[in-house]
Amino acid sequence: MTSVALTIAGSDSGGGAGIQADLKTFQELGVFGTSALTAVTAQNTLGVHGVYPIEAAGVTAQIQAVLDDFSVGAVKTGMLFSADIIEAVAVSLRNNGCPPLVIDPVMIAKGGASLLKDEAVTALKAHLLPLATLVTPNIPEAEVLADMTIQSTADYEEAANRILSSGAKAVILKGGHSNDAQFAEDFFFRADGYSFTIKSERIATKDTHGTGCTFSAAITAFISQGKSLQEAVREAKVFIQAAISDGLQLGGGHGPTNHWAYNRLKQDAKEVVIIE
Ligand SMILES: Nc1ncnc2c1ncn2[C@@H]1O[C@H](COP(=O)(O)OP(=O)(O)O)[C@@H](O)[C@H]1O
Ligand SMILES: Cc1ncc(COP(=O)(O)OP(=O)(O)O)c(N)n1
Repeated sequence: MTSVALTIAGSDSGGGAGIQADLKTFQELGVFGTSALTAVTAQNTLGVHGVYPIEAAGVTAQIQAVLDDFSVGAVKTGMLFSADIIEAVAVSLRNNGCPPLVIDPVMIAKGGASLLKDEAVTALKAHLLPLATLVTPNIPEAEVLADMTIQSTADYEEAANRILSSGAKAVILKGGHSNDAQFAEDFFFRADGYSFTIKSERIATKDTHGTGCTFSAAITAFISQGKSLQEAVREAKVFIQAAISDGLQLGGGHGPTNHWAYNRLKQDAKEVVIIE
């Protein structure tokens, strides 16, 4: 049977992040992609030039239309922008017996543009995180959600526990922003205390636009196909490693990753190691 996934996210006109990255990732993995748009951004590899939110009722209607008609195996959220939209998403998912949910708590684009209003963080923590199967913050996002600074690996566990206290079942702190020149390490923590680190070689490139969207979309696709959370995270790490390694050299700024690299390159993907 064809697996179906739903992305609730913003549009990136440049095609490297947001709903475009999610749908390309679903497609590469053989998952039928459906979508609910939360905002339109005028964006390219150089930055975000405008943000045009969709009204909350329109977001609700899109989610309802998809969930009424499709058997959705997993849902992911990306850019949600406002407290109104977050509340609408949470109500819609709760009313429909929320499928497994991956929350990528998108806050700030690479160039510094805000993709989530400051006052919406409280709504995200109160209404959406309790529904999460997995939350996928990068380090700056984890600092906001946990309300602390993260300076050492010891801080990761404390930050993860604070995020898990919202009711989320698991969190993965993504290390794409760390200063480690050799490895890209992500730190997974489950609410029952199980944890692991997942590690790949860091690829030296400026073309990492949309890595967070692509990674969380791949996790969502694998969950929709019935993989366990640990398998989904591991295979998504192979997906993002392949996508970054085979960059397309598009645009004049931070270029997109290659969403159709995985099936060609997964056999040769640089080793992805799980350390339990
Ligand atoms: N240069 C890189 N080489 C290899 N993996 C990377 C690189 N940059 C990011 N990643 C990986 O991409 C995924 C997304 O992480 P990150 O870039 O931190 O997310 P975001 O786009 O939300 O800031 C993580 O698995 C991270 O380890
Ligand atoms: C519409 C939209 N959604 C999300 C993002 C952020 O994407 P991310 O994967 O975190 O990548 P960068 O912005 O850090 O390159 C976005 N830019 N636009």
